[in-house]
Amino acid sequence: MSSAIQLSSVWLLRNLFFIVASVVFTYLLIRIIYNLFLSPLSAIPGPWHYAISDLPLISHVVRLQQCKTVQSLFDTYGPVVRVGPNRVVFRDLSTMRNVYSVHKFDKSNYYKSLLTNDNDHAMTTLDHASHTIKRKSYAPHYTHSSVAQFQPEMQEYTFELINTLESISGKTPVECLALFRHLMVDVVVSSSFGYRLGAVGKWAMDVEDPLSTAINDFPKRGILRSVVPTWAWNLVCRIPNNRWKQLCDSDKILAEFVSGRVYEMRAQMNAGKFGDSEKLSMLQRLLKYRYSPAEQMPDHDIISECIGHLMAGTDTTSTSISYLFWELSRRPDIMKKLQAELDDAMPDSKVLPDITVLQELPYFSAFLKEGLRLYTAVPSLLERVVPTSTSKNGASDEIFDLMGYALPPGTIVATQAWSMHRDPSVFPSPETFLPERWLESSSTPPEDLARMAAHMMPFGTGSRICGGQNLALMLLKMAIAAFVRNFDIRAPAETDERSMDIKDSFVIFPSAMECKLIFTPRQL
Ligand code: HEM
Repeated sequence: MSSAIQLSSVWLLRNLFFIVASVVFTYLLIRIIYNLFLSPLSAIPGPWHYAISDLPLISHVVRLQQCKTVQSLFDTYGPVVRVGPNRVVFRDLSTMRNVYSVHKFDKSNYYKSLLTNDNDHAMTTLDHASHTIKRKSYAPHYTHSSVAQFQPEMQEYTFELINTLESISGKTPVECLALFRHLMVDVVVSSSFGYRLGAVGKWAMDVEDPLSTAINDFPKRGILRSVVPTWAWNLVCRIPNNRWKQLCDSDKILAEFVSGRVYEMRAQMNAGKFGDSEKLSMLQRLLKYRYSPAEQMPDHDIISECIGHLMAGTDTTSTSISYLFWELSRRPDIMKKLQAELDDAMPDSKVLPDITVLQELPYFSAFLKEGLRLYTAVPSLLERVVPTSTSKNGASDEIFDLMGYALPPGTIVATQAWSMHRDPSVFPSPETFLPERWLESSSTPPEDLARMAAHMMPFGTGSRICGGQNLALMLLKMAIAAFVRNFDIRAPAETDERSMDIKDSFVIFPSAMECKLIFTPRQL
C-alpha cells in the first residue's frame, strides 16, 4: 500500500511540470480562441497576433515607434483597427468628437504613469467629474487675456537668449532642446509663481540650472522607477555618482522648488500682501481655490498641479520650436517668405509687436499650423475607456457603437494626432511640409480649410484638451518671430534626417536626443 502511494507521488512529481504546462497551455489556448473568435472585438480588423496579446503593441512602445506603427496599421487595415485584446484605435473625425467631446470618456490607467509627487494633477485625474473640479482651479489662468499679461516676461527672456546667441555670432552649433527648455522653464515659472528663476541667464553663462535639469530627468526617472522594484531602486540610488544622484532625486528637486514657492506665497497671503493686481500667478489662483465651499484645495494637490504644468509645458514647447527651426534650416524658400513678412511687421528687430499683430500674419500663421500638423510634440494615442453607459439616462445595457462595431464597457479606445494629421484624403501629400496648404486659394477653398482645421488636434481635443495651449501658442509665436527676424538658421553636418528622425514616448524627441543648429545674425 505504502509503496503504491510512493509510486504515485513519484509519478506526480515527475509529471508535475507537464501537468502545470498543460493547464497553462489549455488556459492560453482558450484565451487565444476567445480573443480571436468569441470576443465582442473579434470582428474588428487588425493583425491576429495583436488580437491575442498586448505585447506586439508594447514592443513598439519600447522601440519608441508607437505612432508610426499605428499609422502603418491604419494604412493596411483601414480607419478602425484592433491593436490589443481590449484595445481599439481609430482615425475618424466624428468618432473623435464622440469619444473626446460629446461623451467625454474617462482616461485610461496609462495616465497614472505621469503622476507628479506620487499624487494626481489635472492631466492624471481619470474620471470626468473629478477632473472638472481640478480643471476649474487653473483654467482662468490660461485664458487669452490672462496669458497676454505675461508678454513682457516672454519678450524679455526671448531677447536675453537672442543677445547671447548674437555674441556667439553664428560660429558654434547650439543644442536647441536645452536652449528652449531653459526659455520655457523661465516662462512657466514666471507665469505659475510670479518668480524670476533666471534659467536663461544661467544657460548663457554656462552655469547649470538644477530645476531645468530636474525637468529633463524626471520622465527618465519615471520610466526607470516603473521597471525597477522599490528595494532595488533604493539600492541603485545610493551609487555615489553626482549626476546619477541628481536623476534619482529629480522628483525631490522639483517638489522642493515648488513647495518653497507655495509656502512663500501662502506666507505673503496670510500677511495680507496679495495686493489687488489684476495680473495673478497661477499659484495665487490655486491658493484661493476651493473644491467646495467647505474644502480648500490642499497644498499637496497644489504642488502636484504646479509640477504637472512645469512638466507638461517645457519640453513639449521646446521640442516644437526645435523641430520648426530644423525645418527652416533646410527650407530656405520658406525662411525667405517668413523673413519678408516679419521684416514688415517688426521694423525694429529688437522689439516684438503685440501678439495681436503676429496673429494676423497670414504666412506666419500658415507656417505654424503646418509645423503643429507634422511636429506636434504630443502626437500619441490619447487613451480613453468606454463607459458602462453612453446614454443620457444612464441605461446600463447600452453598447457603444464605434464605426459600426459594438464595443463593450471597459474597452480602451484612442486616436492619435500623428494619424489625424496625416490623413491623405484631408491633407494631400501629407508628409510634405507645405505652409501654402493653409492659405485660401482657388485650389484650397474655404471648405477644405475648415475640414483640415477640424482634423487638427496638436493639443489634444475635447474636455481634456491641453490646459496651457494659449501660453504655448503665444510663446511659440513670439520666440519664432524674434528668432526668424534676427537670424539665419542652418544645420551643422551632425544634424540630419537620421539624427532628427522622430521617436515617441507619449511626447516626441529626435533620435539623437539633441537638435544642434547654427544661428547666424542677419546682415540687415
Ligand atoms: C507645444 C506645446 C504643447 C503641446 C503640443 C501640448 C499638448 C498637450 C496635449 C495633447 C494634451 C492632452 C493630453 C490628453 O488628452 O491626454 C495636453 C494636456 C495638458 N497640457 Fe499641454 N501641450 C503643450 C504645452 C503646454 C503648456 C505650455 C502647458 C502649461 C504650462 C501645458 C499644460 C497642460 C495641462 C495642464 C494639460 C492637462 C489638461 C487637463 O487634463 O486638464 N501644456 N497638452
